Order: sequence, then structure tokens, then C-alpha cells
Amino acid sequence: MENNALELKHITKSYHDGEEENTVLKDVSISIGYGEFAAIVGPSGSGKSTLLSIAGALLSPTAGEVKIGRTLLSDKNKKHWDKVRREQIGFVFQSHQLLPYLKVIDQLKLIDWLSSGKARKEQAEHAAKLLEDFGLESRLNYYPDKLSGGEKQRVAIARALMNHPDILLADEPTASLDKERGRQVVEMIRDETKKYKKAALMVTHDERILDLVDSVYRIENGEITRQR
Ligand SMILES: Nc1ncnc2c1ncn2[C@@H]1O[C@H](COP(=O)(O)OP(=O)(O)OP(=O)(O)O)[C@@H](O)[C@H]1O
Repeated sequence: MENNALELKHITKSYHDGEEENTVLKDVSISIGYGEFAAIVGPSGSGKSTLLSIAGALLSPTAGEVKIGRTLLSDKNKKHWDKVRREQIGFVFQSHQLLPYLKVIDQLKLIDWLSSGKARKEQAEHAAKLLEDFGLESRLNYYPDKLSGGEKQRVAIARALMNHPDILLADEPTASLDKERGRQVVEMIRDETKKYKKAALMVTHDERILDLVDSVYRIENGEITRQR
């Protein structure tokens, strides 16, 4: 049976604040398949970022199971989490987080821990291909301050796909963009998800872009429901 790119099973997350226990996620389960683009919506403070951090091996759940591709994240083996993040997950944040002193093409080559010449060549080709997919082929030698907001975010998404992740996790990727540019960026995430059979999970406040995703989950009072 084909596995999913991401499986969260019966996730509970509580934060402790002195004597108080604040349960932010209650028995949350979701699965995202390869080629699927899912969105999470919900009011401020409902636990969306917490869920994304758990899915991205940045935060451990109080209870429940996280599986990324074939890898089951275990609390006993946290040393392994760095490797999972590096090799299986692509992160995109609200603001692009590009490095100001690197050209576009070099932003992608940053993830250059591979040593062999062949691997390096493949990586350079992959970077060029991704930047072309994102319509940035004429911007390879630009520094971030010469790019528009939408272009910067597109570079950030291309960079997140460099390591061939199982899943792309995006926390409000359109927050800093106007309507049109925001939509364009989300269309590109969708296209890449389909083209490379990746999964993507996006937190968003913007209901106008939900027609671009395959599935929509809403979190409210710590509980998740699938809307479609
Ligand atoms: N490290 C922490 N320690 C204690 N409480 C936390 C911590 N991180 C988040 N919380 C609490 O958990 C709840 C959910 O926070 P979270 O950031 O996941 O919500 P969100 O849905 O992403 O909100 P927003 O849409 O405003 O970004 C909030 O009540 C928040 O105060």
C-alpha cells in the first residue's frame, strides 16, 4: 500500500503555564498524500502554527504519532530529527527569509552538503530547473533587494524544494503579498506539488485562495475538521 507524505495520528499538544495546562490541539489526525495540496484555516490562536511545527519536526506533541514519508518520528531518537528536517521537509515562512548578500541562484545552492562533483552538478541543474518553474530565469544573478515581494517569496519556495522534500510546509506564504501576487505564489506551490508529486500543507488566513488547494482543514478550539 502506498504511504502518505504526512500522517498525524491522534495528536494532542498542551502547553504548561505555571499550574495551568493549555491544551491547544486535541486528538488531531490528518493524512496528506503525495501530490496533495492541503490548507489549514482557523481563528488566531487556534493552534495552526503549533500543528505545522509538529508536522515539521520542530516541536514534539504531548501525545500522538507523526510520520513523514516512511519515517516515524520518535521522541526517543530526537537526534534523528535534524536529518528528517534537512532531507524530508521544505519550509516556507511568512517573510521570505532570504540572505541579503547572496544572489538568487546562490540562495538555492546553499544546501550544498553533498560533496561529489556529480551530485553538485545535479544540484545546480535542479536549482536552475526550479527557478525556471518559478519564472525567475532572468533573475538568477539578482540580490534579494532588487526583487519584488512576490519574486522573493518564489525564490524562498524554490529553495524549500531543493532537497526533494516529501512535504512542503508553508506558514502564511501570502501574508506579505498583495492579492494578485499572493495568488500567483500559491498557484506555483500547487503546480510544483503536482509536477513533482510532493505534498504541501499551508496555513492561511486568506479564504480567497482556497479554490487552489485539494483539501481544507479548519481548526477551532483545538479540534480539526475537514471542510472538503
Ligand atoms: N511556546 C508556547 N508556550 C505556551 N503557549 C503557547 C506557545 N506557543 C503557542 N502557545 C499558545 O497556543 C495557542 C495556539 O498558538 P498558535 O501559534 O499555534 O496559533 P495560530 O492558530 O497559529 O495563531 P495565529 O493565526 O495568530 O498565528 C495560543 O493560545 C498560544 O498562546
